[in-house]
Amino acid sequence: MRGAVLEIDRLTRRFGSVVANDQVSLRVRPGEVVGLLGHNGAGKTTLVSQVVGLLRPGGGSIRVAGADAVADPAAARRRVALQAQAQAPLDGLTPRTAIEIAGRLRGLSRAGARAAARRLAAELDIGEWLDRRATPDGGGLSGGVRRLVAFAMAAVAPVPLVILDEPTNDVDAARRRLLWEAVRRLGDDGAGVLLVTHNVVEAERVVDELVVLDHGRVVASGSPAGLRGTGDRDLQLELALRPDGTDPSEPPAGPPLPVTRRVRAGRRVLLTIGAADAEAAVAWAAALRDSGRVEGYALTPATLEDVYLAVTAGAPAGPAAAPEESR
Ligand SMILES: Nc1ncnc2c1ncn2[C@@H]1O[C@H](COP(=O)(O)OP(=O)(O)OP(=O)(O)O)[C@@H](O)[C@H]1O
Repeated sequence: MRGAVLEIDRLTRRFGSVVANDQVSLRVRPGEVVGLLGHNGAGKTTLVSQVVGLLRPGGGSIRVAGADAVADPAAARRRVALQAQAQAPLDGLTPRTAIEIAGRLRGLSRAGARAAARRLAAELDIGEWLDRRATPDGGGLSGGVRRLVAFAMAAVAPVPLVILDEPTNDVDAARRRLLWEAVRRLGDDGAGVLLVTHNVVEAERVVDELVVLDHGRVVASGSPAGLRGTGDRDLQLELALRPDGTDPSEPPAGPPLPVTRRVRAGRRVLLTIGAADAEAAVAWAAALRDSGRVEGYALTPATLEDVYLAVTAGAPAGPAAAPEESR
């Protein structure tokens, strides 16, 4: 196996009494997209800030493509391209200029940077704004376009490690899809990618591995299939509860079929079931809806959302785990 481009071991960082990162360990290998998931305040940005040398760890180690990021943050920084969570400062620049400058700073020739900017603009479908100037009052370019330009600036030249902190914020649904494809392409081209996101359902389609942080600690990690712990043919039955929150899937009445996992998130209940029980599940859910006991239902392929909600709500993601509420 090739060496990891990011190796984090027992990373710990406190802010006063808050332990923002608590003995976090993770690896990103070349060609791999690793999703870092967690609720607001879970410690994701704190971890990224330490990798790029903006914060000093309290303990533990970080290596970026062989460089010790704690002892020599500048060397580590040269091996990383970061799309930060905060919007990139583009004021006075056009997307074309901003992407080309980022490419030149990363060692591309003038012609190479120009070609890369054109290619990324086509890949992300932002060509119509390529020569529009961003103004300091936030005008000229929308928040979503600014976010896509920031991604292009991080993706413009080959680099061992790319870190993307919430790259899909503000981006419309069609371009979000293009962005996810571009993230996957970065990995397929050989970069290691650390993808920080809240969006577990969309991220699970492009990531090879996921690491879930909860209050600074790693509470789950592994491949999407491994974390789901379910067969490829498993399904997810979602019930939309009525405003009074009465949940007809609660034991002992529950559904008349085996349920691998049951998670409640606000007025939604997610039930993981086997494909063989699809017909019985639809009949049961349709009867609930027709009698007004739920507002609606949907049957889809199983996703990681229920696992994520279960582990971050402090309950084991096991059979019929039923944490009361997501945050
Ligand atoms: N500079 C700071 N000073 C004090 N506390 C901080 C500082 N930066 C982060 N924290 C605290 O550390 C914890 C982790 O914050 P962090 O920003 O890393 O979370 P996050 O997972 O990136 O959240 P979000 O998804 O909202 O961006 C939070 O409790 C936060 O309040």
